[in-house]
Amino acid sequence: MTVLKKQIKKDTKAIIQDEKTEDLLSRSLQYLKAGYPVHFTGPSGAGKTSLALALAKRRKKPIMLIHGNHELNNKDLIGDFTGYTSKKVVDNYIRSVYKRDESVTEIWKDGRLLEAVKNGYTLVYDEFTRSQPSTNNIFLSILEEGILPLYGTKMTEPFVGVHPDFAVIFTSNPEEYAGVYQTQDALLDRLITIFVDHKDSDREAQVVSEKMDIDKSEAKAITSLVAALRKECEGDNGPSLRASLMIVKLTQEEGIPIDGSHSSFQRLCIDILGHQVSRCIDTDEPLKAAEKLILEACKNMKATSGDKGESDNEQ
Ligand SMILES: Nc1ncnc2c1ncn2[C@@H]1O[C@H](COP(=O)(O)OP(=O)(O)OP(=O)(O)O)[C@@H](O)[C@H]1O
Repeated sequence: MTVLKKQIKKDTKAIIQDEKTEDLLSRSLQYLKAGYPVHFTGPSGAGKTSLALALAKRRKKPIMLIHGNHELNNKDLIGDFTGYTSKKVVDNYIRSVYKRDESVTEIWKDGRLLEAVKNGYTLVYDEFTRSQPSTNNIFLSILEEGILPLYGTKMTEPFVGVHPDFAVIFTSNPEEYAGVYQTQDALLDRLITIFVDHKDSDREAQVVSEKMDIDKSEAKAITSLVAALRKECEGDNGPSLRASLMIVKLTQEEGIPIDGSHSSFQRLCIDILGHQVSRCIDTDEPLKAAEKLILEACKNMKATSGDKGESDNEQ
């Protein structure tokens, strides 16, 4: 007898939706339906891009993704002439007559914004405050007048009308982050800005457990450890859910037990979290202080996850 095993393939990029995420997504979808752009802002790793993509997917329209960058310019957004095609016709049918007809045409390629605007796509503009505010000015005309001006393009028509299905979802990090430009008030004024903060360790544990296929209590032990270190940080630039996912992935790949008293687990946590924690605490020797905090958090974790397996703590 042949036994067919059903293989369940996990979509590791899919968003894990708890009640709060579901609520946020359905509210945001309503705002988009009403014609307002949605802007998710918050600390790094809080899940803004994942949310933006999940929201875009719900609109069931093609998605165009643009990443903010200080070098992004109007040619990237609107389009540019990318080269030439030339056509030459030589007519020498009658030997004494030589006719030559030559024409050269420039080739135009639509930029990503123009393509999205013309065809009614959902545009996800990730980290838009990393682009220069002057580049982002173009969104003022799109959002206010419903047109995309084609300035600086040698095109004969001055603008393109925005397709009624077009919608934009922006994401950004707060202004105090490095490499981020201050956004013009006029643009912010036209967006519905929702602050997306780190989830609490229970919600993070749910994401880690479902995404990485591990026991909820083990996931909770790791997200609590990361959340405890995040609390030690000044501002909101501490380690995020991303760090918890990294720790779990490496414990799985390297066969390291999820055990705060195990030296290889402690080493892994120091490698993954050390630098980030050292950057956000204010002491004379930040690296040493960060290491100490991580080891303490690992020890406290023992109580959370239960001490399974042998300890080979060298401390
Ligand atoms: N609800 C969720 N379900 C599944 N994975 C999630 C969820 N929230 C966050 N993640 C995961 O956490 C990590 C960080 O998320 P994401 O990249 O969306 O954060 P971000 O806020 O956009 O970060 P940054 O500001 O650094 O770009 C990613 O690996 C993402 O897959």
